Amino acid sequence: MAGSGVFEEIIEGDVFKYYTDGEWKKSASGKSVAIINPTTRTTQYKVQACTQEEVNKVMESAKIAQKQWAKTPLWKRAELLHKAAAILKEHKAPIAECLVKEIAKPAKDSVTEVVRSGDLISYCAEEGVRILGEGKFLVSDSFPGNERTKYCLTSKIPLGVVLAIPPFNYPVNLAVSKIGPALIAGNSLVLKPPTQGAVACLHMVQCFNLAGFPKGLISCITGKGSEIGDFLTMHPGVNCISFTGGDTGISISKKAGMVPLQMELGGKDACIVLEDADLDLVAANIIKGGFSYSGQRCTAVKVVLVMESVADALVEKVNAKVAKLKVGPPEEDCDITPVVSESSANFIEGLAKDAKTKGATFCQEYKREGNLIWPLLLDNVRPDMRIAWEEPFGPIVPVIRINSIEEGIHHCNASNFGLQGCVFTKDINKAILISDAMETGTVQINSAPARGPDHFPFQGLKDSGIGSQGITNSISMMTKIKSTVINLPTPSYTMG
Ligand SMILES: NC(=O)C1=CN([C@@H]2O[C@H](COP(=O)(O)OP(=O)(O)OC[C@H]3O[C@@H](n4cnc5c(N)ncnc54)[C@H](OP(=O)(O)O)[C@@H]3O)[C@@H](O)[C@H]2O)C=CC1
Ligand SMILES: O=C(O)[C@H](O)COP(=O)(O)O
Repeated sequence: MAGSGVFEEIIEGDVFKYYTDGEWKKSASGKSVAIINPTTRTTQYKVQACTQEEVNKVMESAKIAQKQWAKTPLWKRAELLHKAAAILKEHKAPIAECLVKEIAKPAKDSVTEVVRSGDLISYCAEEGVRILGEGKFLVSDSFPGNERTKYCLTSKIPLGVVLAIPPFNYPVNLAVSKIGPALIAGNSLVLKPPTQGAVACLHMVQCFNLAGFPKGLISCITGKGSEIGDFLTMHPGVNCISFTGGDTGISISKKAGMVPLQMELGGKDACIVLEDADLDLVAANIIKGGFSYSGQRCTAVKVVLVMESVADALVEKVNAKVAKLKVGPPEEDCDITPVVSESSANFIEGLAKDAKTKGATFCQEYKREGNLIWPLLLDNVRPDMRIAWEEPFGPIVPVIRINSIEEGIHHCNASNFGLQGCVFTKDINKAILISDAMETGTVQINSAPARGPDHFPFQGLKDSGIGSQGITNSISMMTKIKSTVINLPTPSYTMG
């Protein structure tokens, strides 16, 4: 159960503590932030509202701890990460329980998120040992005008203190996708979890604590992003920011100082369906891609662009599958569960109403109870409707009928987002041409968009992000190149 057993020390009374200097503490603010259960719409948990003073102290400790950590042998860092991964997986049940209660993630998917996160941490340890154990050796005579008098040795060094800010929808997985790479590369890490999902994150941090990482190396500061976010992201002690979330990321990138940024932001992933596509496969992928976790995935299918000649048949197949989706509470492992907050549900409803007014075809009756919105396929959506462009982050999938491939590509590229997209066709040559033409970080051929497996590169173009994630890319992003040049008095050439 959450907050019990090995997690007992992370809570006092009914408020979860924050983590700093290897200890669980209460904030001097004396204030807490409520976490609302999306299903019951009542307070489920409370976390500390940390102060600026406490942020300052965390940054100081992180800086000191990092200096020692950078001198810890790579194999030892990897060993500790493997240990944390094992502890996390061992305690998957209470952590998954938090995900169910805080973000209404279906029970089975919640367990999957925790297990996937443990695997991600272990993979970081293994990949780090491989890529950080290697450097480069360059010689000067390959550049015009130079003799072989300079030997250059390069290696990857840590950046310092990494600030990690994940979003609510994968709070554990998107936190460890930053923590794992940062730590294996020799950085310290300050985590600011999303408010909805904070308690799952605190449990995950306790797993790192139990693994025995040095004091101050990992900290977890809780509080509302709108209250402490700016102070954290503009803090002079931060040497790198890894953020996943919505438009907040755009404003952070404007305010942050001269530090490397990794930004994984929103998306409007298009699904282009050609006339020769296997429509059963497409329908299955629209269901999985558009409705899993009630559409609250950055990689969800957020607009279907289907050739008019096959549109009726596709819509019929998707509707048949929508009818089978189980709607209800996450505890019962329903397919469609309440969306994260009332304001999110209101936003989704606004998009549906706008589409209704402008003449979209509602394939199902619009239905909402509290934060629970029934799955909805909107046919005959046109570009003047908000749903054609905006990210609902809810269980609503718009269908736009197109008359040419070019029309589909044009709609996809006219978006200010460019995260992922997908194309369905049996003609691989056409698929490649379309993939090349789509202005998105990734294109999936004959499958719905997805971030995983977690070692794949993952990046967004335009407003969808800066830089690339995925384990290898994140490790590289959280390091700098350092060179040492050996200058010889006379040229020297290695003989066999
Ligand atoms: N491209 C990708 O990889 C992914 C993108 N997303 C995107 O995330 C969005 C949904 O997630 P959501 O959590 O609502 O996103 P938000 O942008 O609202 O929040 C993300 C994180 O930022 C924090 N935050 C809020 N304000 C500030 C601030 N001023 N400074 C620093 N941090 C702040 C939040 O904390 P708090 O909760 O306390 O407000 C939270 O931890 C969608 O747009 C989705 O597409 C989601 C997953 C993956
Ligand atoms: O926020 C998201 O949507 C996740 O990063 C998606 O991960 P997945 O596509 O591998 O489920």
